[in-house]
Formats: sequence, C-alpha cells, structure tokens
Amino acid sequence: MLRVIGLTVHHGAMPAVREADLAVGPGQLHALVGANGAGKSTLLAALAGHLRPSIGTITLDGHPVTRSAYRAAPAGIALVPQDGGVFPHLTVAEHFRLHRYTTNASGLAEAGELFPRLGERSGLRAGMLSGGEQRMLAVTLALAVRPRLLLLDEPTEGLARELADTLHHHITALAGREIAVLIATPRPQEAANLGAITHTLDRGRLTTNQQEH
Ligand SMILES: Nc1ncnc2c1ncn2[C@@H]1O[C@H](COP(=O)(O)OP(=O)(O)OP(=O)(O)O)[C@@H](O)[C@H]1O
Repeated sequence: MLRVIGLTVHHGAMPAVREADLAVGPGQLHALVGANGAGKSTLLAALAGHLRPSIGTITLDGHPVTRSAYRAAPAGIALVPQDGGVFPHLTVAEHFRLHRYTTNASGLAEAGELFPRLGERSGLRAGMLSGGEQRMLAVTLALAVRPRLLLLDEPTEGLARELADTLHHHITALAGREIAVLIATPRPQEAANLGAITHTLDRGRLTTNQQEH
C-alpha cells in the first residue's frame, strides 16, 4: 500500500530524514521509534504532504503522493500532529459540525463513538479541553474521514495511563477495519505494547527492527 523509497527531507541545509525506505501494508500497525529530534515528526509530515522531500518518492497503491497534501489527503492519508489538530476557539460540537462538510456523516458518527467523553464536553471550546481530550478530538476527526493510513505523532504524550490504554485499544482495533497506522513515539516500550512493526529512527536514519509478520 504505502511505499517510501529513498526519502530525504531537509530543514534548511540540515537533512532531518536521510534516504528512508518504508513499506506499510493495509491494516498494519507500524511504529517509528526515536529520540527527541530523531526526525519522526519530519518523516510523518512528509508522508502527509506537509513537507517537501528533497529526494525520494512516496506512493500509495502505486500512485505518487509525494510533495502534496492535496494528493495525500484524498488518497487516504490522515495526520494527527503532535500539537494541535484542533481549533482552540471552536467547541467540540462545532468541530463535528465543520467536519460534516468534509466527511460522510456515518464516518463521523462511527468515530464519535470512540470517546464518549467528548460527547460530555460538546459545548466546550477545544482550547478549554485537557491535553488528553484534545488528543481524543484530533484522533476522532482524523478517523472521521475514514483514512486508509493514519499517522499519529506521539498520540499518548501527556495522557494518563488509563486514557493511553484506551487509545492503544482503539489503535489496535483499527487493523480490523483495514486502516493502517503509523505511530511515532520516543518510547520503544509503547511500540512493543502495541505489537507494532517497529522502525528505529536515529538522527534521520531509518532501520526496520522487526520483520513483517
Ligand atoms: N521547522 C524546522 N526548522 C528547522 N529545523 C527543524 C524544524 N523542525 C524540526 N527541525 C529539526 O529537525 C530535526 C528533527 O526534528 P523532528 O521534530 O522531526 O524530530 P522528532 O523525532 O519528531 O522529535 P520530538 O520527539 O522531540 O518531537 C531536529 O534536529 C529539529 O531541530
């Protein structure tokens, strides 16, 4: 499904991702593990078309999606960034209303069932939600578009254990719906707990630790 070949991404003169190769199949769960500054967010942003690689290609089912969010998003790649993904001045309900214009109603209803807590907070502005609740909202909105590949940048950062476990449960369940997931985390243990196919990023160099099952 997703194939990345020889991807190099620069920030100015500095290569943050160097000659990365990656393959993700339908419904597979993959983890990018690396220290702070290793290049995880850079790689995810490039996959979502938010950053232009200097060299290399990204294809989804053989179709090039490199260099363009306009291609990556309709092709089914959704990114939940490390920070944000929500509008602080809009309420939870307004986010859902806004997304009705861009998603189909059943996708939104299905995604909305993941975190019932959001229903209890529907009148609150996103900026007033806790960090964990903002993550839940961002993940819900990304899932509402029924992506084929969901990119999650450190989704459990700052979450209480119970909430992180809930999110992990939902992430592993996505495989059953044929949604592939690529999660970035600085914690190898999180990748192991998820049973993810793990890739290590070390100063921009990507290596696959575990062969695909
Ligand atoms: N907008 C930018 N301009 C210049 N350099 C950047 C920019 N964004 C990231 N970098 C640099 O690129 C490298 C990789 O950063 P990136 O955010 O991709 O790492 P990361 O693995 O996601 O880190 P963290 O776990 O801390 O979020 C770092 O050295 C960082 O300083």
